[in-house]
Amino acid sequence: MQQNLKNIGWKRIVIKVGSALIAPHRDGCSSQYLLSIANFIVRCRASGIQVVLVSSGSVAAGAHLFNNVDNSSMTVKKAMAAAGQSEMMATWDRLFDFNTAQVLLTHADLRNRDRFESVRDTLTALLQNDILPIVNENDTVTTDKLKVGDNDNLSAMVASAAYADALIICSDIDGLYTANPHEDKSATLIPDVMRIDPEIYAMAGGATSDVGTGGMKTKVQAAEKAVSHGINTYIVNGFSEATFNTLLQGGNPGTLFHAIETPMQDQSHWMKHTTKAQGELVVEDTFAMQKQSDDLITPQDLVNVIGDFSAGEVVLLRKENGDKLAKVKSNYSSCLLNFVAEQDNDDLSEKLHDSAAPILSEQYVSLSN
Ligand SMILES: Nc1ncnc2c1ncn2[C@@H]1O[C@H](COP(=O)(O)OP(=O)(O)O)[C@@H](O)[C@H]1O
Ligand SMILES: N[C@@H](CCC(=O)OP(=O)(O)O)C(=O)O
Repeated sequence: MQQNLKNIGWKRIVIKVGSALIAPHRDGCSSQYLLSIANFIVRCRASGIQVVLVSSGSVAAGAHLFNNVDNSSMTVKKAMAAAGQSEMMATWDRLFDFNTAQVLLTHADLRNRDRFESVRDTLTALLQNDILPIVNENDTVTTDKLKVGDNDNLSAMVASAAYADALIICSDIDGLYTANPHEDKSATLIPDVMRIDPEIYAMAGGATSDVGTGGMKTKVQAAEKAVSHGINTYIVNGFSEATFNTLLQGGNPGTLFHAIETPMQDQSHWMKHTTKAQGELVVEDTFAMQKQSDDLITPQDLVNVIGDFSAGEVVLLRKENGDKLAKVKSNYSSCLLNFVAEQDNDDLSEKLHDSAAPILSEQYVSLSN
């Protein structure tokens, strides 16, 4: 049956496929579950819907090549990822008769605005030329400081970079349940989530399989990122062909997190949901942010500087009592700001203002209500 998929209202979608679907037995890649996903992608593209694929599975795919090794070692995992990535790409390639492109990213590529926009441009150019981008984290080169860490959050960052209309997270389970059904047999599926609040997070546990990373918790985090960019987000069971038939008919086969009605502006969204604060600027509990002023804070406001960061990096502005005020780009390094915070000199404020840029750039996103 041929449907007009344009009726679904999607122009561009991101599909994220979990490791359990690619290398279910940690014994190399299997196309067993990928066929129906590939068929879905083919049908979307044939209807004029642009698709970006975020594929996990490099570690799980490469694992069988390593014997008698410590599977928990990060170095071994990075080597598995390097070996498994080419097998994973080759497996997807066999399922398509159009071109694919490998896009490997780390968080460092996304938390810098110029690089984020460069990723956006590359994805757009690939899609305009009918090439299917296949994105994964570049596990082989990441460190704790550089990585996103899970492909759920990565797929949401990619979906916002791509200005997608929908994010479809294909997992090994039907969607978000009231509790992990592997641990609580009375758990029930939640079909619709209109608002992601602490109650939703409390239901979402970690991964319980050998191959998954993050479990439902990182999927809810991803959904929160995506819906605030105006992207409807589905968590669906990728093992079942019926899932994709339902999606093609405009239905919801799992859990649908509904996009918020008034999405955040793109730059503020990026600052809140894609950047990571590289340090903290601490101000007194009585501090009130002058949002309309050129100087969000003055040297006298600064009580403490935490962490090492360079000029131009994003930091968290917070009160001594822990209340978060804003995520904001610092015009100065932590080294210089530590010096500023230690000074007991009112003149410094004026000097800094007259001779250089304010401490914080005008690029910020408020975190206070
Ligand atoms: N509330 C919940 N509802 C559904 N699954 C949950 C829940 N809490 C934890 N999980 C776990 O999350 C797993 C899916 O995440 P994960 O293993 O990371 O898969 P993937 O490889 O698809 O990312 C489920 O198999 C289940 O064990
Ligand atoms: N980047 C890793 C996947 C990380 C990840 O989030 O895995 P999963 O929970 O299966 O989506 C890999 O390719 O093995």
